[in-house]
Amino acid sequence: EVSITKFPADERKIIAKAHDKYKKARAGIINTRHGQIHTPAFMPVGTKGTVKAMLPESVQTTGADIILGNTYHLMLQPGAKRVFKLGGLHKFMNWSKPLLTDSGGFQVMSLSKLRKITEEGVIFNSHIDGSKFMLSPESSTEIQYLLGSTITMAFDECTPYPSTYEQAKSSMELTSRWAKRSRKAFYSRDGYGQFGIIQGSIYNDLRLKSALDLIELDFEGYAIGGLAVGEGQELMFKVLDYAPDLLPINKPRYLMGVGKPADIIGAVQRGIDMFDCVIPTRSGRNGQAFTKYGVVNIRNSKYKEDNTPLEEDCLCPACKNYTKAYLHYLVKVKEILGAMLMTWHNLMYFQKLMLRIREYIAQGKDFDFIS
Ligand SMILES: O=c1[nH]cnc2cc3nc(NCCN4CCOCC4)[nH]c3cc12
Ligand SMILES: [Zn+2]
Repeated sequence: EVSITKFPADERKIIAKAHDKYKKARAGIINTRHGQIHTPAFMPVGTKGTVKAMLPESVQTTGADIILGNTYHLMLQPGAKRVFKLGGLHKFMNWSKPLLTDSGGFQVMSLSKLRKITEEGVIFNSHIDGSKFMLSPESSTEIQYLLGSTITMAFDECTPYPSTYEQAKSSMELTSRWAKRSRKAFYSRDGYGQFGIIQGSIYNDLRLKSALDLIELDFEGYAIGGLAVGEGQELMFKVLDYAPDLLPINKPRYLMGVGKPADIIGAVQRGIDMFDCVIPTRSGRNGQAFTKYGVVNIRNSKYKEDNTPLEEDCLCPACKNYTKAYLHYLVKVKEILGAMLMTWHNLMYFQKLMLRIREYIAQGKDFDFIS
């Protein structure tokens, strides 16, 4: 159940603003020290300093302007100080365009064994060798600085779904205190930025309070956290019907962890500019190809003698030079080339989707049916 809280009249108009489709969609450019990001943008996930099964130059040919790196993995191995000594993550992984690193908080909660959340931060044991670590607003911000990331994420607590109003309130308040400490620890430089992450679960007054707390800290951009955590698309869109409007209209809005093409389209229509999701890479390695005909499960035996490409007009190597029969075979026998080609195609598909969305917005056209 979504608790609707009465707002003072003037704030009500923000929340209640009629949700006319497309009016909130916007296309733009984020200028950074490492180049431009055309929005709406999709960020391929490069968890351990690599977009799995892809060369960075291949990621670049798909049209990606920016990729995401996970702080949690990199701080455990090879270690942020070592990456810094080796010239930073851009040099280490040979990616010269923008890099966004997450704060590590979300992954600590999903990956590490034994952890303890205190006001100070999160104490946890590495899932690799059990050694003890602490992530805090200060240490997370410093680690992201050592990695050399273009866009640093504030250290937040992702409020689980479902949460009671009280749970969501205290979690959001912790995130606000941590955001303040993250902002203070950030070493601001031209062309680099730090994004705050708003919480508040499905409660609109908590979302508003979270936004007000973070706007005070004047971040270069804002993420909407606490979504894509099991609430489902309908409830996610219900929050997105108003939450982006609480954020500064002239700053990037990033929806973390989203998502499938239909999720991305619906979120862009509600004013979101940036996305990241493991779906195109992870499902590619698992034999799922996104195509204009829908998702193709290449392992299905109906493809074993299918001599046609995944998509006849796709320019990716998988479609240009290979058949579904070959991809079916490679994935079945777990050949590395299968993971490479399926990943390449899916990343190309997601970037083509973003390109078409940007074009439709620029032409003022509706883009409901794309997917
Ligand atoms: O509040 C958040 N704070 C910081 N990081 C996040 C990352 C997040 N990632 C998701 N969803 C990821 C959903 N994936 C879908 C595909 O399969 C893997 C999980 N939701 C997220 C919320 C947060
Ligand atoms: Zn293709």
